[in-house]
Amino acid sequence: MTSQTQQTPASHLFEATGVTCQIPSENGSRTIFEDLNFYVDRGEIVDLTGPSGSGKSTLLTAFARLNVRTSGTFTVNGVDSSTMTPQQWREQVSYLPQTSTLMGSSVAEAIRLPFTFKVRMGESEQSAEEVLPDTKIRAMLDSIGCSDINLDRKPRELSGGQAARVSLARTLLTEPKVLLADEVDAGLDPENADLVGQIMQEAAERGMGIIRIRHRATDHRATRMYELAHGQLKVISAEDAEQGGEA
Ligand SMILES: Nc1ncnc2c1ncn2[C@@H]1O[C@H](COP(=O)(O)OP(=O)(O)OP(=O)(O)O)[C@@H](O)[C@H]1O
Repeated sequence: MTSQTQQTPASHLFEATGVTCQIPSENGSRTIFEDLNFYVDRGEIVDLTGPSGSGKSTLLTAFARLNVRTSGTFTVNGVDSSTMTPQQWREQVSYLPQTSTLMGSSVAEAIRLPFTFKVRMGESEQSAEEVLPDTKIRAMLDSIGCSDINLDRKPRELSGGQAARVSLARTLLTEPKVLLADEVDAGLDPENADLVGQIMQEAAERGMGIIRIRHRATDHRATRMYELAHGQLKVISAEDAEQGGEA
C-alpha cells in the first residue's frame, strides 16, 4: 500500500530537480535557466549569489511554488510537492522576500497573521491568540535578540532592521522545514545584517534547512555556496564569494 506521506530513505530535506524557467518574449520565449538541480539538508545554510537578473529570485520562488513560469520536481523529506496543495507546500517551504509587508495595528498582530488566516480557514478550533499568545511571541522575539521590539509598536514605525527581524520571527514561528530567504539582509546596516544572520543560524541549528540569496560579502555561515550565472549553477568557495561580494 502506498501513502502520500511515504518517504524515500536517505532523501534530502529539500530537493529540486529539472527546474526550468521560460519567460515569454518577443521571439516566443526566453529560457532563464533549464534543468537545474539543487538540494538542502537539515541544519544547512546554502547561499546563492550571482549577477543581477541571473534568476536567483526566480529559482527561489520556483522552490516555493510561487512562480507560474517555472517547472520542476520538488520534494521535502522525499515527499513530492504534487501531493500537496500550494498552501500545504508553503507551510513547509517558506519564502521570505527582502521586504515583507507587516500588516496589522501592532507587531503582535502582524506576527500572528499567518495563524489568524489558519483560524479563518477553519484549520484550528482555537483563536489565533490562543494558538499564539503574546507571551509566546515575546519569548520568541527575546530569544532571537529582539527584546528592543515592543509588541504594541505599530509595524510601520519599525526601523528597517527591526522590520526585517520581525518578518523573520513571524516566518520562524510558523515552523517551516525549509526557509527561502531572498536578500533579507540587503539594505541593513552590518549590525542588523549580522543579527538576521545569527537568527537564521540558530534556526538551522534546530534543524531548519535554509537557502539564502545574498549580495553581501560572505558571513561564513553557509555550509555550501553557489553562483547562478548564464543559466548554470556553480559551486563556489568562500574565497570566490569574498572576491565577488560587495562587503
Ligand atoms: N514574471 C516575469 N516576467 C518577465 N520577466 C521576468 C519575470 N520574472 C523574472 N523575469 C526576468 O527573469 C530574469 C531573472 O530575474 P530574477 O529577479 O530572478 O533575477 P535575480 O538574479 O534575482 O536578480 P537580482 O539580483 O537583481 O534580484 C530577469 O531577466 C527578469 O527580468
